[in-house]
Amino acid sequence: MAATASEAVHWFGLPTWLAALLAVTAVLACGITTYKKGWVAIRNGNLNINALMSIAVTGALVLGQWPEAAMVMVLFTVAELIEAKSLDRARNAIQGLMQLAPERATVLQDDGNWQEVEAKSVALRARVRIKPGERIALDGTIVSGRSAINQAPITGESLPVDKTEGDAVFAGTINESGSFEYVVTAAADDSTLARIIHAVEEAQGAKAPTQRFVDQFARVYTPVVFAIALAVAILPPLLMGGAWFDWVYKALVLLVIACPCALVISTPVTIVSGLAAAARQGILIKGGAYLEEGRKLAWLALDKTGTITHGKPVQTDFAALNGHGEADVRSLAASLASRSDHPVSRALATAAQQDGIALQNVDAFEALPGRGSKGLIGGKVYLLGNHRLIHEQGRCSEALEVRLTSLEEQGKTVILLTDEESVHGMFAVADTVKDSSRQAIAELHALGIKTVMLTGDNAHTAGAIAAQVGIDEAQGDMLPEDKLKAIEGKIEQGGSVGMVGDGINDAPALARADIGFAMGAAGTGTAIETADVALMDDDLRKLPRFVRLSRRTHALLVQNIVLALGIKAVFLVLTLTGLGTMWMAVFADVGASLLVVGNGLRLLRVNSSR
Ligand SMILES: Nc1ncnc2c1ncn2[C@@H]1O[C@H](COP(=O)(O)OP(=O)(O)OP(=O)(O)O)[C@@H](O)[C@H]1O
Ligand SMILES: [Zn+2]
Repeated sequence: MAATASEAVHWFGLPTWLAALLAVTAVLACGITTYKKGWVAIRNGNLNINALMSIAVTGALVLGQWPEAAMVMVLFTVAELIEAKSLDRARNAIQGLMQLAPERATVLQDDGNWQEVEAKSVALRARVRIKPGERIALDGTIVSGRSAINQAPITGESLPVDKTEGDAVFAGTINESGSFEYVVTAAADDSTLARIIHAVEEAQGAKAPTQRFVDQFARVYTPVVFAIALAVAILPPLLMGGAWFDWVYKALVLLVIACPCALVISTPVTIVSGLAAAARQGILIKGGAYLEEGRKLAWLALDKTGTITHGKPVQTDFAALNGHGEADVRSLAASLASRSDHPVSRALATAAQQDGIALQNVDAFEALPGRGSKGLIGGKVYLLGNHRLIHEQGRCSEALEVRLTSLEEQGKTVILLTDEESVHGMFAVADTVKDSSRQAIAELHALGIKTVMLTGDNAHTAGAIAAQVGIDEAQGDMLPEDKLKAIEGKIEQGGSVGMVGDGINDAPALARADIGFAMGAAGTGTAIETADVALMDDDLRKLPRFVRLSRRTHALLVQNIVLALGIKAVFLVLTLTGLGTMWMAVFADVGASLLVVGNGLRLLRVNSSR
């Protein structure tokens, strides 16, 4: 207000003292914090934006450029406000998710009544009832009823998922049609949704490489421009007899131009928007660095079981060998298998259960990673495991090898039961490929990213599954350390390498890769914490989406940097040729800031599924 008035007074030729008074009022009214910050910066020998502006405005006042001084300070303050607001807006895009979880839940009380209470006060193991159309307030496991649930707030996938007893439900998701009851498994502030938000907020706080570069650049650039401005103010009048007023004024305009506002704000706004946009699509990126890295991916390594396939194999073939009885072999194998969580073992155990096969007691059970398992049954040692295990035990034969190969070439996984004398039988299980995997691989290839499958399963099966989904390369028979070596090999070839996995046996490889992706993170809390990028469900199409988002983010970053520096360059030329005024310079600065901020926020509107 006072600044505009000062301008008007000047315009109408009213007394200068009035313009001066109004200008000083305006400068003090909005510029006091800028002056404070500027003073602290100068005292620390550090020329930041605030210091530049303080000097420029003071200079203008000293030169008697009252209205200009006032306008510069006012517009600068407005620009700062806009920047703070826009960054908040990008940050809040993720906070909005939290409001998706209702604040109240209908909980079963000790007296057998249902009562609506604060979600925050609900204890673990409490029983909650959900009506059709209601939003779920807390994480839990369904104990009765069934329904279709829209999990878009967590996974970014709005197609409803059918859930029934034993299935996990997440706070913030929407119950569509049925009603059910569930027991609470996490407190309100520890829900999957809360953890996602927390992770995104942490990621937003960490600086991405471009941001660090911009900060460094600004640190060098600002003093350099200051030195130039000083030279412009002093040298021409001293050496060439120029008018002091003109040159000092030019120098002040230069200082305003030097203000790297737009440049400094453009990067965080863009990155923060990108992170929020990803989170809304069920892709949790643990830092701007990974968002920037994604576009460089040259190779993507994928684990087979549970990543490319559904991870729920079923038993397809069985044969007793070496004269052992079928019923005996199945009972022994199922007894070992039912002790393990490995998908292959589970397939055997399930088939045995369906056929009503009795289990026997197993002692000294032991998992043999990458091989199978072992235990004592009736005082005898039995081993249940893959070809590698049988080979290492020296119990393989050529005839057996032929049978194994023929099953494996159909994409089946074979495990064998053996004791210390002979192989008792063989079992084949088959897993199915996810439709989304095939599509995801095709999209990745279209983006120029090569794919390799790394699996603990044998090479024939690996090859067969890889062919089904169109993966470029398949490597089988891998132990965890082999997966790690394979990743290192790809890294040596140059280019960025990503790894997608689910299991513990992938952890070293995931950690070594430039970007470690975890799948189905909604179900396993640790994946959210440990992965570089957590995909909230197990749809591999999130991978090409992530890459596209990363490329868009990068394009916007470059656009913004060029824009911010370009506008400055234009005004630099204008000033040096005597056409630029302080007015223009500060408008250019505010304008450029608005442009880059608007450009960065565009990411929030991106739907990169296309
Ligand atoms: N507990 C087990 N029960 C049965 N078979 C097993 C067990 N552990 C390992 N195997 C056998 O060893 C192979 C390698 O196991 P590993 O756990 O390393 O890989 P995976 O989980 O099958 O595959 P991926 O590496 O694709 O996730 C399996 O394919 C299976 O044949
Ligand atoms: Zn063999």
